[in-house]
Amino acid sequence: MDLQLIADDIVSALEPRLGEGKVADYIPELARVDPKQFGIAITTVDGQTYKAGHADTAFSIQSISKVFMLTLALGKAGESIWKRVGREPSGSSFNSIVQLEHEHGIPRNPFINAGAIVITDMVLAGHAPREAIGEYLRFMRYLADDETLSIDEKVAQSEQRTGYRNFALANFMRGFGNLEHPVEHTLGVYFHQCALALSCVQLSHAGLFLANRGTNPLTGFSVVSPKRARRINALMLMCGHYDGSGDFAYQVGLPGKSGVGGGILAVAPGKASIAVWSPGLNKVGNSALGSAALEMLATRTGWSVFGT
Ligand SMILES: NC(=O)CC[C@H](N)C(=O)O
Repeated sequence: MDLQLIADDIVSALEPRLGEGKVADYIPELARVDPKQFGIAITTVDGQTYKAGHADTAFSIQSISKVFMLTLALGKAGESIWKRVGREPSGSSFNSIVQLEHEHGIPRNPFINAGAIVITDMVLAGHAPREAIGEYLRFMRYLADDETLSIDEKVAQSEQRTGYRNFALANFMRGFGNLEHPVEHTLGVYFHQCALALSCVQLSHAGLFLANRGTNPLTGFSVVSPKRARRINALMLMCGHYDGSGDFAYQVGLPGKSGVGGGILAVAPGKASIAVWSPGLNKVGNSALGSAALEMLATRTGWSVFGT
C-alpha cells in the first residue's frame, strides 16, 4: 500500500474544498487562523512518516490534549479516576452543562469539557498550576520525542479571558465537590494544555504509542501497558467526537479525538497514528475536511477497526 500516494491524493481531492466549515471564533485567537489550510501526517508503527499539505504547520491542539491528560491522570491515580468521571458517550455538545446537574457533578466522560476539567484537576493534585503545566509539556515532548514543542501563550490567554462556559462548568462541579482546586487554578492548567501547538507530524508521533500497544516505536519508550492503550482507544472511539462520535465511527471506524483548532488524531491499532488538520469545523465542532480526509483514508487503507 502506497501511503504517500494516499496522502497526496487526499490533499488533491480536498483542494477545491479548502475553507469549508467555520473556524472556532468563540476563542478570539483561533478566529484569526487562515481557514484555507489542510495537512495530514501518517506515522506507521514501523516508524515511517508520510505527510502532505500543511503537515508541518503548528496548530492549537485544543481538545486533543484531553487524551494526553487522561493518560497522565491514569498514570497518577489509576482506575480510581472513574469515581469522578464516567466512561459513557454524552450525546451532547462538548461544552454542555445540562447532564451535570442530573448526574451530581460527575461528567459523562473525560473528553467532554466538564470531564476533561476534572481530569486536569487530578493532574494538578500536589502541584502548583505552573508545575502541572510543566509536567504536561515535558510529557508531550517525551511522547513526540521533540524538545521544541511549546504552548501558545496568546491562545491560552485568549481563552482565559473568554472561557465563560468553562468557568460555569468548573464552578458547577466545585459546587458538587468534584473539583479539589480553586477554579482559576484548574482552568489555568486546562487552557494551557489546550493551547499546545503541534504540527500534524508532531501530533502523529505523540499519538503513536496508542497504535502500538502502549509503546512508542520511534523511541522504544513504554508509555502505558497494552491494556491501558486499548482502553484509551475504546474511549476515543465512543466519546472522542462528542455528539459526532457515532457518525465518526460509522464513516471512519477508528478511535479518534478532535479539537476545535481543527485537528484530529486517529489511531489505527497495530498500524499507524494519523493526524489531520483543517481549521473549518462542522456543526458539532469537529474539523470538516479533517473528517472527510479520514473517511477517504479509511476507505483506501481498509484500516477501520470494524473490518475491511
Ligand atoms: N472541543 C474543544 O476543542 C474545546 C476546547 C476548548 N479549549 C474549550 O474548552 O472550549
